[in-house]
Amino acid sequence: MAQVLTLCRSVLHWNPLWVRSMCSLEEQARAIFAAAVEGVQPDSVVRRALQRRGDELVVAGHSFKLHHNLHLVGFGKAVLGMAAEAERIVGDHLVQGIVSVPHGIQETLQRHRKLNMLLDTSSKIKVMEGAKHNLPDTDAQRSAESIRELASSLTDGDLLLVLISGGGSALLPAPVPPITLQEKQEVTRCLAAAGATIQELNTVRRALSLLKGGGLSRCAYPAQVVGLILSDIIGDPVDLIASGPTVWSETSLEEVWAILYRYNLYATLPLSVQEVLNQTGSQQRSKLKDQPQQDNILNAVIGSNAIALECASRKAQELGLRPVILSPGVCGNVQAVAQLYGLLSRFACSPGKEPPELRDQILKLGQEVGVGSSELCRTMKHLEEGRQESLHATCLLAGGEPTVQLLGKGKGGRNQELALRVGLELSRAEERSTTVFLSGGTDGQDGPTEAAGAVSDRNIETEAQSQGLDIDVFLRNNDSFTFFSSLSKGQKLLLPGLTGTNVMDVHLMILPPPPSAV
Ligand SMILES: Nc1ncnc2c1ncn2[C@@H]1O[C@H](COP(=O)(O)OP(=O)(O)OP(=O)(O)O)[C@@H](O)[C@H]1O
Ligand SMILES: O=C(O)[C@H](O)CO
Repeated sequence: MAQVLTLCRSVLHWNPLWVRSMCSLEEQARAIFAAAVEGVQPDSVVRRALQRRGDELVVAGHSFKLHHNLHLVGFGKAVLGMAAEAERIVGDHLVQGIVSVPHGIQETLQRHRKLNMLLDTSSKIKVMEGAKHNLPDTDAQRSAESIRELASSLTDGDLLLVLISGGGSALLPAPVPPITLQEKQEVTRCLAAAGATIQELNTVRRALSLLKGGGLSRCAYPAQVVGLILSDIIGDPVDLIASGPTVWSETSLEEVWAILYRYNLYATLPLSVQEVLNQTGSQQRSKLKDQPQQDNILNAVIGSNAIALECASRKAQELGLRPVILSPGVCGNVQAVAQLYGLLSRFACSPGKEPPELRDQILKLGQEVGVGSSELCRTMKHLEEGRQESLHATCLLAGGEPTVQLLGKGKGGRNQELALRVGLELSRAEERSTTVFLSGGTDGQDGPTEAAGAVSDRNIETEAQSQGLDIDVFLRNNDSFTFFSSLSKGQKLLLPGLTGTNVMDVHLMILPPPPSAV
């Protein structure tokens, strides 16, 4: 596969049409996914965000004077690579740094030979590992305490660079006393198990933490704070990504209580949590209101799903496809998302005019999965134009984070389940399309599996049947990884390994023109 792609790349310069005929649609889909991930690698996003002009650092159009006054902290799954690149750019002015990163990440990155994501042996940045299984633990609490001490020691004229990525909430636990780590962990665990969204979860986390909800930048005051954020939440809400430690947010206690009521946690809430919410919380908030809030803070989203989709789009164009970005905000049930992609493929593959009811069905389903009518109308227009094209296939790109309702006990992930469901939609459609679909997690890990996702097309059902695999049985048991591992010896699995970044999932569908147009 790698050899085929290298060959494709080497001939790309002089004959894209020839390349298209040499690379299968599946190979193109895999290459486009790889480009999406490459575009949001921690080092490349930091390189794009930090410009160095002599002793000046420019971030998002703002300029900061460097005079050996730079301090760095970070927390999240991707911040080790971000820190390594930041140190390469501004290391000569760096005084000290601490990053809180997942347990075992250094060893894993070493094993995967991702050396550019590791710090130099002479680094001024201390790496602290913790939060096993993405849960806050005493190691992560120690890291949070060290980060708090560093931030609190800063003075006017200092500059604090804060690197933030997904997983940051668990890596920066600092419960407001008298809440203990165990109590806070339990509240978070119960909320997550009851199906609370990440927005709800982090709204509660912010109210129970000394550092979240702008707490870290308050500790650093009066130093200048610059937050560089790699987003893993739909819509890139800076106050919620890693629970917004650099984003002043006035927590609404009513909202927090409403969430706790909604998930029936009110009755079992530890006394300490009630105390913080009832008294300490409001006292703290009125005290903090007196402090200058935002003048010394700059937050910039430097990597996101939308950026990954743009990189994918450029790659698709390079490969001679017609890219169209549907949306970076696909959410909702994976079943509805699969139906939407099935309908969009039907739309693209209808020779001549599409069936009259199809547009309405697409618009209705779009609402269920977070895709607006204007995004869908724009996409359908593009697909309609694609129907007249005889040479170029269309590449539809989308991203986000759909959900799976876990009813079975199998092994799988939302990307593999989505790929399987879309394959089934294509298999069972009347139109005999040659559409290829791919879904992958940009972090390289889909649920608790070794795969990032999978690729599918309309042949999946007949192939499965010929190999004695019943797709419906696997789906009922949420067993998509076992299915794809068994199907054709795992050839349809997407196995990039740990990527070191995370901007949610990327979906892509390559739609060749309908037969009548060719
Ligand atoms: N057997 C399964 N089949 C389908 N989906 C599953 C299965 N087991 C877990 N999942 C889904 O996998 C997701 C958790 O996986 P993962 O660790 O990749 O989450 P994530 O949201 O990407 O985490 P992060 O944002 O920290 O990277 C959940 O949405 C869960 O419903
Ligand atoms: O750390 C977190 O809170 C999640 O990854 C969302 O950003």
